[in-house]
Amino acid sequence: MIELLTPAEMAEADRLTIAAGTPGIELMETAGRAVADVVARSPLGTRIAIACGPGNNGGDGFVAARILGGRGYRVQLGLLGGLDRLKGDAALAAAAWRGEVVSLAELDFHGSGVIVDALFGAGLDREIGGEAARAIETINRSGARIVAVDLPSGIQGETGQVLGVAVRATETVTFFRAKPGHVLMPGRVHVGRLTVADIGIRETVLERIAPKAALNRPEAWLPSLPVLKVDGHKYDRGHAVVVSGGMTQTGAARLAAHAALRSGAGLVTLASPPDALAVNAAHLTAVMLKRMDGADGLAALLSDRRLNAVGLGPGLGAIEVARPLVEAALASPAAVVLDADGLSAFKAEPQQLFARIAGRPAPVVMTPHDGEFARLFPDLAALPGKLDRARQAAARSGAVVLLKGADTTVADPSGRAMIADNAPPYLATAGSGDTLAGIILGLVAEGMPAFEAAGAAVWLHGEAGAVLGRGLIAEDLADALPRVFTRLFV
Ligand SMILES: NC(=O)C1=CN([C@@H]2O[C@H](COP(=O)(O)OP(=O)(O)OC[C@H]3O[C@@H](n4cnc5c(N)ncnc54)[C@H](O)[C@@H]3O)[C@@H](O)[C@H]2O)[C@@H](O)CC1
Ligand SMILES: [K+]
Repeated sequence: MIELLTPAEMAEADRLTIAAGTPGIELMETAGRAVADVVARSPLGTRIAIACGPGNNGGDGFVAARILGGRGYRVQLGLLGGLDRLKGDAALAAAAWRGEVVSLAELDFHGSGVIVDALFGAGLDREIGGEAARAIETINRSGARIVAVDLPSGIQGETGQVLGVAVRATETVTFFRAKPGHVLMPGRVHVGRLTVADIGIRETVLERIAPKAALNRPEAWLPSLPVLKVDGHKYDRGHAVVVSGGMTQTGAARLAAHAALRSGAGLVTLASPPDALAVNAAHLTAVMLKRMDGADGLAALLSDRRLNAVGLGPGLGAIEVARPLVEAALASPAAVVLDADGLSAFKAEPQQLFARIAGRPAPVVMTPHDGEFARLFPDLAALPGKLDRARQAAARSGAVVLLKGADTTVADPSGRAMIADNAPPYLATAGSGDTLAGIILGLVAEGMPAFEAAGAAVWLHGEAGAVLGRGLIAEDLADALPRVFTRLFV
C-alpha cells in the first residue's frame, strides 16, 4: 500500500519522529540533501537559483544551497522576507549557509539553468499574492529546469488546488510519502516528475497516524482480488446481470456486460426489455440474454439469489423508465453498480436513493462523473478537494463512490479512499465509462469487496488504456483485460 499523507498527517509523522529522538534539523538536513541530489543531475557549472520562503520549506532550500555550493555549483539564494523572520530549524539551516542572501526580487531566474522552488510547502495556508506571486510567474516563464521542494509552491498538499498561483515544476522532491495534492488535479500537472525521498522517518509512525488515503496501485487491492481455484467452476465466480435500455440504446449495456465477463464474473446475463431483445440477440455470444418486463420483471429475475450482482445505468433511459428499475435493483439482495441514467434518475430526490441504500445487506457502488455528482450532491460539488467530495458523498449515501476524472477517486463510507494516476488521456472516449462500470460489476460478482473492486477496476481500466494506446475505442478496453491481468501476476 502506498499511503498518501495530508500535510497535517505529515506534520504528525515529523513530530513523532522528532519525539522518538531524531532532531528536526537532522530531518531537514536529509531533506535538503535529497533535493540537492536531484538538482545535481544537472552538470557542474549550471547556475542554480534557490528561492526560499519564510518557513521550513525555505529551510530545506538553505540546506540544499549549502550542499550544492559545497559540490562546486554556482548557487544564488533569494529569500522572501528578512532573515530575522526565520525560526527554529529554518533559522539553523540559514545560519549554516555561508553564501550571500539576496531578496527574492533580486534573484536571477532567467540566467539560471536550475531553479529550486523552496518558497512554500506543506505550510501553505492562504492565496499567494504580492512578491511571491510575481516570483512564481517569473519562475514559470524562465525556461529553466524547476525542482520544487516538497510541493510546487501554490499547490495545496491536501487538495491539489492552486491557491492564487503555483509553480509548474519539472520535478518535485517530497519526503517519506506523497500527499493527495501530488496526484489530484491540477496538482499533478504542476508536480512534474515526483521523487519520494527517505528522510529517516520510520514506517512505524504510520500505525499511529492510520492514514486513510492511498495511491491506487495493485498493492491497495490485490490481496482482495479473488484467487481462482484450479478445480473452480464458472458458478463459483458469480453471475452478473446488466440491465439493457430500450431498442435504440442497447450498446452501453452490452459494453458493460462484455466487460463484466472479462473482469471476473463467471456468467453474465443481459436483462433486456422486450422491444430490444432482437437487437441484443444479434450482438451477444458469451453474454446470455433474458427478457425483462419492466421493474417487476427485473425484481423477478433478481429473486434468484445466484444472480448476485446487478449493474444498471448505461443507456437505461429516461427517469420514468430508469427509476423503477433502480428501485427494483436496490430492493433485491444483489450488489448494485449504479452509473449514468441510474444516478440521474434520482436527481430530484437524492435522499430517496440514499434511503434505499441504507441498511441493504449488499454493497452499492456509484460511478458518477462531475455532472452526475453535482445532480446527486449539489452542495458537495462546490467543495475544493476531490477527496473530500468523494468521501462526504460516500458517507452521506452509504455507497462506495467512484468520482471520475484523470484523478479518479474512490471512497467508501468509512473514509477510506484511493486516488488513481494511471489513466491515459485517450481513455476519454464514448463508452469508456460503461466499460468501467462493467469491470466493477464483474469483480463484485466474483466476490471482491466493493471498495477494492472499484479501485481495481479503475486501475485495470487505466492500464488497459495504456496497453492499447492512442486510437483505442471502448470496445477494445475489455478485450485488453487478459493482457493486463497477466502482467499483474508476473
Ligand atoms: N521537521 C519538519 O517539520 C520538516 C519539514 N520539512 C519541510 O518543511 C515544510 C513545512 O514547513 P512549514 O510548516 O514551516 O511550512 P512552509 O515552509 O511550507 O510555509 C509556512 C510559512 O509560509 C507562510 N505562508 C503560508 N502561506 C503563505 C502565502 N500564501 N503567502 C505568504 N506566506 C505564506 C507561513 O506564514 C509560514 O511562515 C515542508 O513542506 C518540508 O519542505 C522538511 O524539512 C522535513 C522536516
Ligand atoms: K516548494
